Amino acid sequence: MVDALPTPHALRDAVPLSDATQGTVERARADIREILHGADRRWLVVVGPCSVHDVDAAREYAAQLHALQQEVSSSLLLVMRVYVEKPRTRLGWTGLLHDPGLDGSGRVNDGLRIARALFEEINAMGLPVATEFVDPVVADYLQDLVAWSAIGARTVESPLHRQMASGLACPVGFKNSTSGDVTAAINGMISAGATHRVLTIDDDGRAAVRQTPGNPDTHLILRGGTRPNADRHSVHVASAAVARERLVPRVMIDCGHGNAGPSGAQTVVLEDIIRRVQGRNEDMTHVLGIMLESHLEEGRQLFVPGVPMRPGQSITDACVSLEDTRRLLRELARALG
Ligand SMILES: O=C[C@H](O)[C@H](O)COP(=O)(O)O
Ligand SMILES: C=C(OP(=O)(O)O)C(=O)O
Repeated sequence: MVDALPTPHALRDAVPLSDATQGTVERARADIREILHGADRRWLVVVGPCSVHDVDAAREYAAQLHALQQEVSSSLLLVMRVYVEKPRTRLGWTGLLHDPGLDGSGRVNDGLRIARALFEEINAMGLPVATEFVDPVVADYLQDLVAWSAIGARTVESPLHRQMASGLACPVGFKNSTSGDVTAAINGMISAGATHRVLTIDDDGRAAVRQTPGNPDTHLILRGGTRPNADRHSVHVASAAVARERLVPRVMIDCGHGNAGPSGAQTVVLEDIIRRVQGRNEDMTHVLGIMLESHLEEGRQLFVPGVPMRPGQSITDACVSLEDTRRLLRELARALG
């Protein structure tokens, strides 16, 4: 079975970039670059659901996060995780873009349009959007709406993803691999910094070759692996490794994934980081921000295709509740001063 997709041009015509959104995206990209390169001392906080499965709940979450942004903006730059594609370890739901009906019917045409409209709406509120491009083709449809993007632990060694990152106009975080090794991410950042000739599609959907400019705005994300790597020693080792390569010498700590452990204790990881900031620990000078998986409700629910899911609770990884997110981010902002 082969279904035609709209061209990137046609999708942008159907869901255009508003002036408000363009302003949000450009400001946020510029602010993030300043954070990466040390001109802005705030921390970058990439926070939001592990995955979006309900658009109304994502809108509600965005409105609440936007309100919080006003309070903490002198210490933190909040960028909302609006993850519409999920890379799976084996099998599982691969995200709203691939399956907006949550029933396995796989209406990707609808998913692309829904994702683009949601990205536009959240940006138009004044809240920038972060996402992981799992399929490089998706970037051709959505990247004008994205302030920050991740290359995940499962794709960090992929040449295609590194080449995609070299052509993205936004800053990109590279995660350490699922084993915990940071070498693939560092190699990925070096590769993304160079120009490549990439096979892709053009705005009219034709197969094309694009020469990428190279992306100087990349950074490392510590997400743990076979053991956590949010501790002082790991931060020191990782930041020294990126500095040796003359890459952005500070790192982001992901409070989830391999750092949260099987019980999903992101709050424990973040509380420890807050204590280290309060204690003026030297390792915290090598940190540029955090990632937190957070949703309206705490935890996760088991996804069963075709069965109605609760709107505000994750159907992928366990999330911190919005209430705890507010409390923790306020504490972090106070600690950073
Ligand atoms: O962030 C989400 C998940 O950790 C990632 O998609 C892998 O999920 P899985 O191991 O449940 O497939
Ligand atoms: C899939 C994710 O993370 P990782 O690549 O670290 O597993 C994620 O952040 O959604």
